[in-house]
Amino acid sequence: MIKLKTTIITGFLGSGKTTLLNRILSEAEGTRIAVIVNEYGEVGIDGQLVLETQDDVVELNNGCICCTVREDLIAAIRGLLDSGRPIDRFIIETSGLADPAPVIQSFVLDEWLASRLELDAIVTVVDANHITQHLSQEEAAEQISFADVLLLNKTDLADDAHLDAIESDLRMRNPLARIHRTKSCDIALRHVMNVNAFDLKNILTIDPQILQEHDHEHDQSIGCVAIRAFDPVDPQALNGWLNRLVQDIGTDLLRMKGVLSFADEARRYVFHGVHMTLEGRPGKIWQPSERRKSDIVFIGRNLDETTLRAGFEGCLAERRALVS
Ligand SMILES: Nc1nc2c(ncn2[C@@H]2O[C@H](COP(=O)(O)OP(=O)(O)OP(=O)(O)O)[C@@H](O)[C@H]2O)c(=O)[nH]1
Repeated sequence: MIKLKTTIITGFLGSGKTTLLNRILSEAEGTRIAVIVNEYGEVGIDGQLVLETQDDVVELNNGCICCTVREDLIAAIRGLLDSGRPIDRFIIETSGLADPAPVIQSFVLDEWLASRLELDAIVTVVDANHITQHLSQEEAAEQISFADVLLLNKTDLADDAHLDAIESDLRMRNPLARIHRTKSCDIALRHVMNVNAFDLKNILTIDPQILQEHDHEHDQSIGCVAIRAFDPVDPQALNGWLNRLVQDIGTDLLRMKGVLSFADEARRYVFHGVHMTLEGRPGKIWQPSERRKSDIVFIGRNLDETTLRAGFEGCLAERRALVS
């Protein structure tokens, strides 16, 4: 049986994994790619941000792919293969807090999986602007150690001297990976697809225990708050609130993202926050058959859910109208 190649895209929160995935999907014409997106948080935002060109996108939102959803991952792959739709290869985007080791383990130890899929490469996206902060998290360091390909991304946000310093550090942490510098993950497909770079021998050199089951622990102070609303959001109120939030708790706020419904707007509004950086743009058009909704997710340390919910509620257009 021919095994389908699988690329694992990993990298810390907000480094550019979905940006890379969308680039691959838009450029890999003629290749039927099944995508599995794992997100840390119960509201699937990444699934909404993946390009619509794909038929087969499965979201795993119940936890981190390295812990609770490992069985779900295998079930998702089974489901896709059993669907009867033609599939040429797989791409798995892990959550930004995933340790890739247990996922690699599944590919080696699960007989059914190993007989059908083979790992092509682990591609790790590194945020040049924030990697120094991220490296205090064990997961970020592991993601770099296990990479076959490292994309040193967001080169527009760091100067050459800083990029050189980061690259030397990456090289020390992972002497074997190929390193490419990118802006918005602008990389030729041949560097990230069909590179045949995964080699268990290398992985065992990095972590001789990798094939043994071991509990994986996350930093318990990092949590996730996901909020959904069906009332439209007031853009000005949202803008003010997000900017205040970044000022107040920016250092603890690792990531925020949202797909929002603004009153009287034909398109969704997509926004991303990575630490103190905020960015927004129009997204896909709302279809008449769709129920408009807004999803927003915060990932960070010691988040206060009640305050975040109250803050977001204050940005809903109708509630503001009632209050004022
Ligand atoms: N300035 C700059 N921004 C970038 C670059 N690459 C990606 N971004 C932005 O960084 C933010 C996060 O990008 P994503 O692709 O969603 O990152 P991610 O790793 O999928 O995020 P999570 O899945 O939440 O961990 C978005 O606002 C992107 O537009 C880059 O090279 N330069």
